[in-house]
Amino acid sequence: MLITFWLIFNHSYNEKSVPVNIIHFMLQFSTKPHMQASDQAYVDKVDTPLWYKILEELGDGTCGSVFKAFNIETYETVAVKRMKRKFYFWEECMNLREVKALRKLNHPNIVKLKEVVRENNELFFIFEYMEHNLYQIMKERQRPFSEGEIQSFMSQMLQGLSHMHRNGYFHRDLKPENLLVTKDVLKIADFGLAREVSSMPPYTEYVSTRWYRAPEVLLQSSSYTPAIDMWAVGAILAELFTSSPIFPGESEIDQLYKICCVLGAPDWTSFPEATNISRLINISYSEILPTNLSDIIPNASSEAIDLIMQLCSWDPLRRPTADQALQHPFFNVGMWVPRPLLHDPLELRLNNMGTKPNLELNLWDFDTEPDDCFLGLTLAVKPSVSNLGNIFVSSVLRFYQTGVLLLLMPPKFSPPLHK
Ligand SMILES: Nc1ncnc2c1ncn2[C@@H]1O[C@H](COP(=O)(O)OP(=O)(O)OP(=O)(O)O)[C@@H](O)[C@H]1O
Repeated sequence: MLITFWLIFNHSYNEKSVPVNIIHFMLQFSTKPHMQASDQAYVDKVDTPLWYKILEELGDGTCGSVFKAFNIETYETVAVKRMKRKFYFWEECMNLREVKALRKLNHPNIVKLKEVVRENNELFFIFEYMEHNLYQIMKERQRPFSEGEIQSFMSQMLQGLSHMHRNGYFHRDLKPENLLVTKDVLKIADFGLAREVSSMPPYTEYVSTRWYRAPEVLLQSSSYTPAIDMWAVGAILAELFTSSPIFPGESEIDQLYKICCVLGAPDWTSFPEATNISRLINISYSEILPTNLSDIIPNASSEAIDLIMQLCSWDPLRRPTADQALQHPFFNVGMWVPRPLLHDPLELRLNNMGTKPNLELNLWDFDTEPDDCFLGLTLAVKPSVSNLGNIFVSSVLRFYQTGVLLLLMPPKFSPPLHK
């Protein structure tokens, strides 16, 4: 069942690379719903050695580095994700959330995992290659997306998400970098934090990149739902119009504050658990009034504004599901002549360059499950405070300047380690 597989892994991208002998398994997505490492029936033998040539680094994330590569036999271009932690047993690999989720999820708007390879205790995922991610596209564009382009991206994202939720998974880390695009086709990627809906709470606090993190996660609710993905969809929809994040919090508490500045003070009865959270005790949101979203996003139709408002509801139960969102009148808007943006999008982009939040891992964020991709990481990944000072020039963010938030933070609460 094992085959010999060659990966030319050239760290410096020169021509003197030495082939590395790799053991690999071909995943069979369509035939059986559940593949077990011990179940040999799900593992295919391939007699011809395969060769991959690594071309360039595409991204360096928390869990792994991603490289563009091509199969020198078939000339197929692929993306190879090399995981940062070591994997000493094949069973560990098969239990990874990313593998478990992607094996089940076969959909045109979800990136395809082609193979999983383990060699010298290193783990490689071979994905179909996608040319861009949405963050790069927004950063490089000279003008905002048209409403038609945004409808297309949104519709594809929601179809992928609907498939995922129907199959019992939620993503938990939706953000523009995890939405990959080739020739107007959008696919959802990075299932490292994906979670089975049926899995039992309590879930860990650490979920998703801060700017796209739902309030119930920020408020440390112990049982959240696929609605956290719908919040992220709302934040991404707003960002597609402005090319600038709508809730660019500098810390968790600032994240809540920025959400309050747009949505107004929350109805705390939606989050009874929040009243018990020590770090909210000294914060008064009562004077924060909601902002008219059309003022922040003048180039969006009223239907788009309505959909953003619904998706970014404080109360998770009020957010539409992916299927419901697909039925929203936003997708029937024809030619929409937008009001001009208050600021030049190029200016917004320049002011936001390099301000993407790092993934924020705290010691107490580590899950109890051994398959968490970040188990092997240490405190070294704790991010520095991002340079968000400049961001306030944008039309989105000027609303945050009138702070009524009392940042009388108690000393940081340090819960015990899970492990
Ligand atoms: N299939 C692919 N094709 C092209 N580029 C990809 C592909 N998969 C990932 N990338 C690029 O690599 C980057 C990092 O990938 P990924 O998000 O899977 O890694 P990660 O370690 O889980 O990252 P994160 O820290 O965001 O969780 C992506 O933002 C994307 O730009």
